[in-house]
Amino acid sequence: MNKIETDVLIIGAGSGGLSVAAGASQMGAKVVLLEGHKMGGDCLNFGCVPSKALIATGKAAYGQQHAAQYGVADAPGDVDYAAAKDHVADVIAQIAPVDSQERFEGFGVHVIREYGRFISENEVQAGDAVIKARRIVIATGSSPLVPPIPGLEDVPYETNETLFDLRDKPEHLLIIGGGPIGMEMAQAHVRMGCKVTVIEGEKALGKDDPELAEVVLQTVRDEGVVIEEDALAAQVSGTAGAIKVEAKDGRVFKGSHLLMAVGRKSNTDKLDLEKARIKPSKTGIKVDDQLRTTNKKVYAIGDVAGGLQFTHVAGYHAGVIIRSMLFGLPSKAKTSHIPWATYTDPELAQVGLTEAQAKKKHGPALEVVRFHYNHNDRAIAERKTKGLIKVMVVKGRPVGASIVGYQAGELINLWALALANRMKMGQIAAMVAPYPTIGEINKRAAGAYFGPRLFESALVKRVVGFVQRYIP
Ligand SMILES: Cc1cc2nc3c(=O)[nH]c(=O)nc-3n(C[C@H](O)[C@H](O)[C@H](O)COP(=O)(O)OP(=O)(O)OC[C@H]3O[C@@H](n4cnc5c(N)ncnc54)[C@H](O)[C@@H]3O)c2cc1C
Ligand SMILES: NC(=O)c1ccc[n+]([C@@H]2O[C@H](COP(=O)([O-])OP(=O)(O)OC[C@H]3O[C@@H](n4cnc5c(N)ncnc54)[C@H](O)[C@@H]3O)[C@@H](O)[C@H]2O)c1
Repeated sequence: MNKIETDVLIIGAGSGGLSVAAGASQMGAKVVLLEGHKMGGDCLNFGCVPSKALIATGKAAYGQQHAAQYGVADAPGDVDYAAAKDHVADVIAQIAPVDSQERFEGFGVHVIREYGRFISENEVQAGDAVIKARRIVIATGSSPLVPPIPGLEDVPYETNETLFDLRDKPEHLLIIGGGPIGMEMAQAHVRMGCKVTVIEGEKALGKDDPELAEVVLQTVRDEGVVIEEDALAAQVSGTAGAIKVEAKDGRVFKGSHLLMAVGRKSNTDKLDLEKARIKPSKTGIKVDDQLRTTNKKVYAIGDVAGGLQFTHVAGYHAGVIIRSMLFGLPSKAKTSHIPWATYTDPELAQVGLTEAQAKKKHGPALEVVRFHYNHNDRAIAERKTKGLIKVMVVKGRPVGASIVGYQAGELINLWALALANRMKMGQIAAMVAPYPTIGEINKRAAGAYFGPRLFESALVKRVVGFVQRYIP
């Protein structure tokens, strides 16, 4: 038995664990990092990176097929599915060194490639090592949720952990779940020449503003994806190449392949949490607002904490706990300023309150300003005029922003900054944006807030009239 003592032990080398390891080790703490599977976790290997690479393939194919609008001949945009997967693997390989064992060992981190499990309140066993730590961080992420739908256990299906390795192009991909994974993969696959049917139990992209989500759903439908809503998958049958999904209301869908995209399950099974007096929650591990578990020397961050499940949230959590673990300073995790984006085309992005949430919270104090992409000159030049921004404003400050359209995921950054710093609409309006940029949409949204105050105000008109008449 190899006994190790350390300041910080991190379980899981994904987005959250690696951020803590990099920060803590470079600030002088002794750090041990455990990883049972692949360095980089879900985001690099089975999540953000491969999905965005595959979306890029779909975009390239779509671009060829829709080039004539720019005066360039259309082309078939035929996709070699296996070659697209080579592209995905190459993108992962290019980013992998940043998350590699070698890089972290270079920071002085002791990396152990084993799964860890608690054996006491401050000790974890990993292979033949027992690590005793002053503070422990659980950053074990999540896995695809596979619900007990009758028949599913006898049918071959893909998840985000297998899809990016599939090399034979699905003729007809059935996707159960119309959340971000389902919709991003649906559009990527229809653009790569597959037939696609999305089988969604409630409302597709149901966590976003429905008016804006509808712009995405209509576009994806126009591209050929069949999206069936209120279609809770209740029975699955068939064999490889011939799969049948039956919805609760009797609708039947047939396809060659099946992708399960119905949400996530926190990775706690291997941890023996009870040995460390750590309580689970409904969605993961129970944490307080400082991300401490019921054992105050143990933190849980990222997907396993069961809140918003995004890479940037795991990174943000890392910053929050580094402050408290290394410097003993109070540090709380908030969610009101966390943005997210779904990388369909058009993209869909959100930060803070949606219109419905803001109405509920602020009632008549809420003002909603809107600006449409078709008034933005750069969007017109690029032929990307579909979309709009809505900004929810209370007493001159934005409390939420929702954007659907070209580069919405980039545009939301400014509103994430505004919400994180409680900025006023006047500060956004004061920004000079270069012309012609898509980013001008943000400034125009702020302009839409001040427009009526300036152009429809009797007082402003009186003041201007007075100055023109009486001041030389
Ligand atoms: C298809 C898909 C697309 C996505 N796209 C985006 C996106 O575009 N943008 C975005 O922000 N987010 C996206 N996400 C979400 C993002 O991947 C996760 O939120 C993020 O990876 C969570 O980071 P984490 O550190 O909590 O967990 P992970 O990155 O999953 O890391 C957890 C690590 O812990 C290891 N582990 C588990 N148990 C143990 C144990 N007992 N001992 C040792 N090691 C263990 C695992 O092997 C894993 O490597 C996507 C997810 C999916 C599935
Ligand atoms: N762009 C991004 O940032 C991005 C992309 C992909 C994934 N992610 C992360 O991964 C998480 C998981 O994504 P997801 O799309 O798997 O989950 P999700 O929970 O967001 O969506 C799952 C969908 O499946 C539906 N569903 C559940 N059971 C069903 C059934 N039996 N039949 C039919 N439909 C059913 C739900 O109603 C829901 O709409 C996201 O919440 C997000 O945090 C982020």
